[in-house]
Amino acid sequence: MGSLDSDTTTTVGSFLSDKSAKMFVAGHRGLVGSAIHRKLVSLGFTNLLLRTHAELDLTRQSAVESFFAAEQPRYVIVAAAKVGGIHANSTFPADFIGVNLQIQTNIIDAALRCGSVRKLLFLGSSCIYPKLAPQPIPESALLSGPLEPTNEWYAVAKIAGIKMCQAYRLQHGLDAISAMPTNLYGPFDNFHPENSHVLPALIRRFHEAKVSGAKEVVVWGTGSPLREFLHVDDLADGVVFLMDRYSGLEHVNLGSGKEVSIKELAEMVKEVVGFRGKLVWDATKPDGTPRKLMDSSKLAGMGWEAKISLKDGLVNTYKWYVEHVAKQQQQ
Ligand SMILES: NC(=O)C1=CN([C@@H]2O[C@H](COP(=O)(O)OP(=O)(O)OC[C@H]3O[C@@H](n4cnc5c(N)ncnc54)[C@H](OP(=O)(O)O)[C@@H]3O)[C@@H](O)[C@H]2O)C=CC1
Ligand SMILES: C[C@H]1O[C@H](OP(=O)(O)OP(=O)(O)OC[C@H]2O[C@@H](n3cnc4c(=O)[nH]c(N)nc43)[C@H](O)[C@@H]2O)[C@@H](O)[C@@H](O)C1=O
Repeated sequence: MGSLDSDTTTTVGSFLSDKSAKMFVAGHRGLVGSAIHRKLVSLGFTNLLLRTHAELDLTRQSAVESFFAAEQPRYVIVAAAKVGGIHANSTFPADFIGVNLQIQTNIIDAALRCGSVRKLLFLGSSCIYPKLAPQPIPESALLSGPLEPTNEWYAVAKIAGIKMCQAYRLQHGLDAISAMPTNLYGPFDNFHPENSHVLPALIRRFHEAKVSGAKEVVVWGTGSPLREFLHVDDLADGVVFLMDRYSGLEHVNLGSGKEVSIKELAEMVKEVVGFRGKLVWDATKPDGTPRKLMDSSKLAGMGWEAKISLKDGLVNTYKWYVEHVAKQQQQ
């Protein structure tokens, strides 16, 4: 039986020199998967294995098994999942637990069975930690207290993913690692008015209010919760870093180390978008967990840190939204 400290180092340092190896990036059209795809292409990886949801439904076990058996990938990054903000998590609990358990279980198990996978990275989320975890939240806070009720279904699925990677490493020697990103944002985010996360939701709401000349914008909750945001290009950089540098049983936090209140975030988005009206708080909407700052010192100790400031990331994401989402909606 291994311990959480018993890191193996068999594959460390070989990923970045293996650029022609076949690599499956599951969910490559999403926020995270598309950023990882861009990063891998920019680094010169030449043999990326990509399937849209329509081409391969990852909830279908036999389809996933056949795909892995036929394609024999050497590396796997699991960025496909059912994802959404606080409202979507509370409204669709069955999807958030069921779809996520199916996708991750099918992929991790097929990765073992096909026999070709040298390394797999599973993406969890900071919501795996207890609602009232110590701040900043260390990796060791996992399973130390009750979860935040608005996303417990999703969190339980993600915790199962971490445990499955650990179990497959311990029993079968599969080099499966887990990264726990903080709240992410950037190009190719989901800008749905209700089901998205706060940052893309506010970009859209402020932009539409600016264009329509509205006097006010409604923001959910009290504005007091604190959140840590990481630009998805930083996340992709961190994922590649872990694929190359880390091989261990314990999951690794991946954050920016900087937090803002939702009120501060709303003021920043308002300024970046150029909306001149006022903010109105809808306190009937849930705040969710009060604070969620991760302790990313384990990753920092390996030599990685985030580079993109929230201000720069917001400017970049708003520009992308205007060019790719708002313009399409006008046509
Ligand atoms: N966004 C965030 O703030 C955070 C995200 N994460 C994690 O990062 C990972 C990626 O999230 P993110 O990029 O934001 O999510 P997105 O919703 O942007 O992307 C998810 C991708 O998975 C695909 N997918 C979903 N279901 C299936 C399926 N059954 N078969 C095949 N493909 C499927 C989606 O395709 P389609 O749209 O066609 O269904 C989409 O391309 C997740 O594990 C998430 O938990 C962690 C922390 C924060
Ligand atoms: C990444 C993470 O994301 C989720 O957890 P969350 O951090 O609570 O995410 P959120 O972005 O939806 O909200 C953050 C805060 O912002 C407030 N808020 C204001 N106005 C809007 C608004 O318009 N939309 C949304 N969504 N939130 C708003 C909202 O009330 C809350 O206080 C989970 O899916 C979880 O599973 C997970 O992994």
